[in-house]
Amino acid sequence: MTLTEIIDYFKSKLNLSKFMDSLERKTDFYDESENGSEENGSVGNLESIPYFNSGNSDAKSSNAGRISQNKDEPLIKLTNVWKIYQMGEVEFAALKGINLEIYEGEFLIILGPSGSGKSTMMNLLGCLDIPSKGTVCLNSKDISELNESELAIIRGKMIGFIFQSFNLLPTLNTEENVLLPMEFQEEDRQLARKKASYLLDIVGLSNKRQNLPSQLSGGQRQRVAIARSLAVNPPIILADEPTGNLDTKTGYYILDFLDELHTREGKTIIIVTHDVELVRYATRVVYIRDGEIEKIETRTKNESGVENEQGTKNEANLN
Ligand SMILES: Nc1ncnc2c1ncn2[C@@H]1O[C@H](COP(=O)(O)OP(=O)(O)OP(=O)(O)O)[C@@H](O)[C@H]1O
Repeated sequence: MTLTEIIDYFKSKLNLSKFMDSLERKTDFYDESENGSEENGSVGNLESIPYFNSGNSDAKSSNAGRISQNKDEPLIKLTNVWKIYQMGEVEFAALKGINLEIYEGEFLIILGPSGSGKSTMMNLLGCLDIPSKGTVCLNSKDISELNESELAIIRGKMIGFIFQSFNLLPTLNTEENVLLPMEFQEEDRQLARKKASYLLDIVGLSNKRQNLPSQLSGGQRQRVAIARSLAVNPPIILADEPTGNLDTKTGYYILDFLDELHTREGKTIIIVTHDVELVRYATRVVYIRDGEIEKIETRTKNESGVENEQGTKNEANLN
C-alpha cells in the first residue's frame, strides 16, 4: 500500500459521521446488551457500568463518566508543585512551583519546548508519579496520600492514557489490547468483549481485531490506543504527543476524534505537546518553559484569537 492509499483507507474508516453514528447507536447497543444479559443471565447489573449506560444520545447531558460532585471544583489541582530529580549528588528541578487548576470538560493543551517539563507534568497529572513538593489533587484527593494500589485504581477508573509511542503490548492482538484495562478492572468478560467490539468499530478497526501491533500501521496503532483509553469510560483522557509519530493527515484525524469526544461526550481532554498547531483544538493553553508556567490562555475553539486568564483578547503567539 502506498502512503496515499493508507491515508485514504483511514479516511474511509475513521470518518466523523461514522463516529457520530456510533455515538448515537450507543443507547441501542446498551439496550441490546441489557436484553442479552437478561436472556442468558450472565451479565451483571449494567446500570453500574459506565460508558454505555447514558440512556440518552446527548451524552454530554447524561452525566456519563462524570466524577465531580461540584462542577465548580477543579478536577485536578496542582498547588506549588515541584518535581526534583536526583542524579547522584546533583539535583535537577524539572517543575518549579506549578499552580494549575483543570476543570471538567476542558480541552487543555500543555505546550512547551523539549525539556520544558511536559512529560514530568503528564506523569503527575496522570498519577503515574507524585510531586517532590506541593500537592496534586485529583477530584479533591491528594494523590500523595494514596498508596500504590489506590493510585492504580484511581488511574484505571478516571484516566485514559494515550502515549506517543502507543504503549501497546506487542504480544497481544488489537482486541486483547483493548480488553486489557477492563480485565484490570475485573469487568465481566462477555460484556468487556462487547465493549471492545463496539470501541473497535468506532475507531474503524473491526477488521483488525486479530492483528498484532506489529501488523498495524502507526495510525491504526494509535487508534487501538484510543479505543483502549476509552475502554473503562474514563472522564479524563490524557495524551502525551498523541500525533507525534503520525503523518500530518492521520494526526489530524486522531485530533478530530479527540475533539468529538470532548464536544459530544463531554470528556476532559489534556494533551501535552510541543506542537503549536494543536492549540486550535484547545479551550485553554498552558505554556510551560524551564519547568515553569509562562502564561495561560483561554481560547475559543478553532479561532486564532485567544483570551488570556484575565479575559483580555490577544492574538496567540504561535511561534
Ligand atoms: N528521571 C530523570 N532524571 C533526571 N532528569 C530528568 C529525568 N526525567 C526528566 N529529566 C529532566 O527534566 C527536564 C524535563 O524533562 P521532561 O521529559 O519532562 O521534558 P519534556 O518537556 O517532556 O521534553 P520532550 O518534549 O523532549 O519529551 C529535562 O531537562 C530532563 O532532562
